[in-house]
Amino acid sequence: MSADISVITIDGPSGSGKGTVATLLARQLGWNFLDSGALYRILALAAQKHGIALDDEERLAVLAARLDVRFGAEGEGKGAAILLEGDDVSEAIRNESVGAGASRVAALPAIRAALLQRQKDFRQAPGLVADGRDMGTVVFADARLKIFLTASAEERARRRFLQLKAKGDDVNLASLIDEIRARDERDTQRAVAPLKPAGDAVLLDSTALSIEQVLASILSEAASRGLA
Ligand SMILES: Nc1ncnc2c1ncn2[C@@H]1O[C@H](COP(=O)(O)OP(=O)(O)O)[C@@H](O)[C@H]1O
Ligand SMILES: Nc1ccn([C@H]2C[C@H](O)[C@@H](COP(=O)(O)OP(=O)(O)O)O2)c(=O)n1
Repeated sequence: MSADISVITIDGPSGSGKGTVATLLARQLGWNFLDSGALYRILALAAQKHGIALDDEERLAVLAARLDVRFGAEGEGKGAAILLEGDDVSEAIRNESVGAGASRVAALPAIRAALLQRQKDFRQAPGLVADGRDMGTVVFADARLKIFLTASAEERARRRFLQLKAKGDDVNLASLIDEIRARDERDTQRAVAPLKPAGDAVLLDSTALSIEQVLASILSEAASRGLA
């Protein structure tokens, strides 16, 4: 039964390092990985492609239910390729405007409902590491270990700035801070599955920690629960 398969959830705001540490943790444990934010990002991109407005809940829900998305195998030193209707959108979904669109569609209850089972299906042996906003509160509320990863808004924007600049994007630190704050506000204030720590989550502030320190701290929590 899938409920017997252990899950570790990592929730938190944009730029706190969830995706990076969840990928490393899954690799280290040999477990599966769910990047739930990618699903909302892909939906925002698909809506753009099909000319659907980001507040048209009815049409977006149909699109979400039929979304043709596949996660390929991890490449050498790269994350898994993400295919939307057969096209590789791994890079295209990572810009800030798609992130903002994802945050808008994610606020719509019908969209969250349409994507729920797709996320639960990632729970496969030997285990799952899932990152997002509501992994520990809603989707995998029975997870064995729940981490809520934060960092100051300035540090998160600085990390995003460096990440996007390295990719060759034309970015501005001041506007990234504004965008991160706007996304925090929308993600924490929405009515359905808002970003918040689960009651039994371990809170981890990564502002002054390296990726290695964050990973070590999560591995030690996992070990104390017999998961690593
Ligand atoms: N503890 C950390 N210290 C410094 N940079 C970090 C840390 N954690 C993540 N990063 C970097 O910050 C950027 C955003 O991390 P990411 O994992 O995409 O965050 P999230 O998934 O929470 O939005 C990446 O370039 C990543 O390498
Ligand atoms: N489980 C999730 C994951 C993401 N979302 C929404 C809210 C987020 O602002 C967007 C994009 O999420 P994503 O994790 O890809 O964004 P960051 O990498 O943290 O910037 O999707 C969500 O509502 N629930």
